[in-house]
Amino acid sequence: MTTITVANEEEIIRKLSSYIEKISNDAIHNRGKFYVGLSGGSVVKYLSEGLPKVNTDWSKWVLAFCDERLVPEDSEDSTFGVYCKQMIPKTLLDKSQFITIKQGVNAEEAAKDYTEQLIKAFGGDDFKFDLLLLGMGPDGHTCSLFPNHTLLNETQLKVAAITDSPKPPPERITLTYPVINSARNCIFAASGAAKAEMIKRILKDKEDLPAARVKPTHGSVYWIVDAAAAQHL
Ligand SMILES: O=C(O)[C@H](O)[C@@H](O)[C@H](O)[C@H](O)COP(=O)(O)O
Repeated sequence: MTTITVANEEEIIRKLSSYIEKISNDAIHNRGKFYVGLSGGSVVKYLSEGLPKVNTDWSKWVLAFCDERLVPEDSEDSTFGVYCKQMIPKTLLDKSQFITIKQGVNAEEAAKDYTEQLIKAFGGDDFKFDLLLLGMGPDGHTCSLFPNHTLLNETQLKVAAITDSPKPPPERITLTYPVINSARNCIFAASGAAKAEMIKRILKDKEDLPAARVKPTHGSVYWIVDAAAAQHL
């Protein structure tokens, strides 16, 4: 695990973008494609501001969601919807490169369908994402994996349904730890004093919180934090 502390949010975006450029270009050079998992929250802003300056072959990107809410795509709660509005127009990415959840089905079916879409995209059920871009919530959650939830112990499913998310909306799908911890790289980016206490609990006190369980077996995990978020480290 590598912690990178930078001055402010602008520097987080710069650092994050340089990792994305390097990881995407390595993946494309070595394997022909770049598989990346996206999160909502501030990651959307970081990418909307940072990606336009990234030098990469956009046509080789395959984008999925680390978690997604079961809402219509035009709902303001849809993570894909937010990316469509805020990020995609600033890049050369096309909507067709995104693996999105099936509409009009329940969470269980959406999770099953998402798994099938990923199997197709990866050409098998070995989902080795090149990069997962992760957020961390105020309770230490990441993806839609919340503290003390039974999904923390999921070992069989690759994508799971959740219908009792403590953070609304309640119905979602999420990648599970077997997939998360198979990734080649995971990056958390967090800024601001509001994150400081939770960052300390995870990175210094090593509390067993969902975000702390992101430990890729054969990959790397990076925490890019600004000075305010790192103040208790
Ligand atoms: O699905 C969600 O409800 C959000 O995407 C959520 O999981 C978010 O990623 C974290 O709460 C971190 O949010 P910030 O990055 O905005 O702090």
